[in-house]
Amino acid sequence: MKNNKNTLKRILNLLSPYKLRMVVSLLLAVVIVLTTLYLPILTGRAVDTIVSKGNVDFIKLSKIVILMIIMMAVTAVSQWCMTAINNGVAYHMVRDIRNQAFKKLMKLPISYVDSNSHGEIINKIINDVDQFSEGLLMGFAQFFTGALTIVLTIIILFTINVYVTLVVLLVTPLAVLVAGFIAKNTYKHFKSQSERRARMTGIVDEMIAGLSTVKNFTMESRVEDNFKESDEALRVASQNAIFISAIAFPATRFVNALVYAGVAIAGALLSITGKMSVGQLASVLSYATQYTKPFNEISGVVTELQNSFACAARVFALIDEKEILPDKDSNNFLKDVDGNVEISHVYFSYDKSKKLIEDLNLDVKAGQRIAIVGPTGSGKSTIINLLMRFYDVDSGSIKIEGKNIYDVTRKSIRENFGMVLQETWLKNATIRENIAFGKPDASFEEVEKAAKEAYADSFIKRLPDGYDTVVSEGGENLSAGQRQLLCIARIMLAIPPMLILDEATSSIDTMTEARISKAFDKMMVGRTSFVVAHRLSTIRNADMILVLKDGHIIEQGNHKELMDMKGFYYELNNAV
Ligand SMILES: Nc1ncnc2c1ncn2[C@@H]1O[C@H](COP(=O)(O)OP(=O)(O)OP(=O)(O)O)[C@@H](O)[C@H]1O
Repeated sequence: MKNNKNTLKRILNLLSPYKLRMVVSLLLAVVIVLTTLYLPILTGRAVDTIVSKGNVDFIKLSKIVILMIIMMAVTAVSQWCMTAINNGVAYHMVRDIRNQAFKKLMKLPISYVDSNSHGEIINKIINDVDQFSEGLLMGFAQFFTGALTIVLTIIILFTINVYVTLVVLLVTPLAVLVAGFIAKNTYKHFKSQSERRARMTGIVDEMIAGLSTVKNFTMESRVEDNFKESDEALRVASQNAIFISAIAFPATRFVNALVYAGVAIAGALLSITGKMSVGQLASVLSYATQYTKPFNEISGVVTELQNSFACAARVFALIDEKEILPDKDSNNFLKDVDGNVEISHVYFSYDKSKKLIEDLNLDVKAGQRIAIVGPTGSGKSTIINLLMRFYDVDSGSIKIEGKNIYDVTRKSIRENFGMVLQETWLKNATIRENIAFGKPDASFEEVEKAAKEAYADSFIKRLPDGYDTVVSEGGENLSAGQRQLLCIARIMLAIPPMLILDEATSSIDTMTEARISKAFDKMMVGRTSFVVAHRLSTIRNADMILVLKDGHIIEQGNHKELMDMKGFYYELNNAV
């Protein structure tokens, strides 16, 4: 309940820039309700002009009919304007909230993206935002007009006849009870439906991303089972939600019939005793139908609104996620970096109950080449995550050029590192734009020079559109090796003083691999480099090799020293 209130408060905040439009929309809703409710009065008056055969006041009747047509036209135009305004506000709101959510994504720690399904995050930003705004405005408009119709109908009925009004009021508690029951139950079920739908998006997204792996392991049937399970869960949730909506229909129809019958009988009795004209009877019967309409629609309205609230709550939860802590001092930059790095007594683990890096110490001099080797899961990538401040250490310090990396801005740390990982990231843009990603104002000559240095120029030139070739989303129209060469060219252009390289282990042909190797070597000259190394040549030429096991540096030295030690490294080498 408290959460609902909070969500409502935030929705109102979101709507506040569009206050004026909302007021106009509400005024139009009032016009619609008034003109609609005026029609039965006019109908009654029209009926009363027809007294008996040969006794019809045609002049009065035609005036009333013209007025009725005007009222209908006003209703239609107002309805159109209201829908246009509401849709306009909805689109603006979608834009605003999506911007907020996307902006937030940039400020979230990497751990959030690492530990949440990408599909679910996408679902929040795309589907939930749409459903939220659409449902909210449609539901709100209907709710408002419905409530107004109920109140005004009672008032009008009261002016026509007190007894008929009393009949309607007597049945109202039952109508409220039914509506209340539906409202209470729908939220729960629609929330669960929305969550399960998001989970399913997550599964589909994961499946598409890992399709080749799934096929490689012939895991299709297991993945399918997983999907079926989630599909079934969604079916159950949807069915529960629909079940409640389905109860609503017969229940509200029953209330309608009661109101109608009550008004008809009371009206007929009053009419034969002369306390009500035939025209008035026609009016009150029409009002009996109008009155129950909002109760009939309640299930739809509540569903819209509750679903919209559920979606809003999920989007707000993303927007409220804890951001990375701001930089300690946003004016303290890491500058004039030669590449001296000192790691002292660093402790870190992702899951605080599972120890990983413990008492890590390292002293790297400018220009040194550090190879990080070790079995999978030993913490190689973790060291890189800590150096780049993607994750913060639990204790200990990392200093670059004597400056603690926690005292300077993250941006200035990252600007000093060039990173080429196995999992290359290219954007859906031209090759030229991709290379110039870190230096958008680079001239074509600079881009070409960087590509030549990265040994990427020759393959780029062979592409049909050369440097203007558009890289597809995820870079699928390029080979893994070509993608990595582009990433190297990107770093060549930015020339940072330190490098982080993750050598590719697979899916690269020998020619390209040789090119990458040469490009890596060229890049590393004079730059402090941390290489998650898989190639023996890189490891042998390293100034220092860190042998990691279970988050600890178990051996450290150059190739010769480590071989002489005849320890874990020696065994690793012999195993190759
Ligand atoms: N984002 C994360 N959240 C939680 N645990 C993680 C995360 N990333 C890695 N781990 C865990 O931390 C440990 C070290 O992982 P890390 O990725 O540093 O190993 P690695 O040596 O780079 O392995 P590989 O050679 O397979 O890439 C592993 O047990 C891994 O499961």
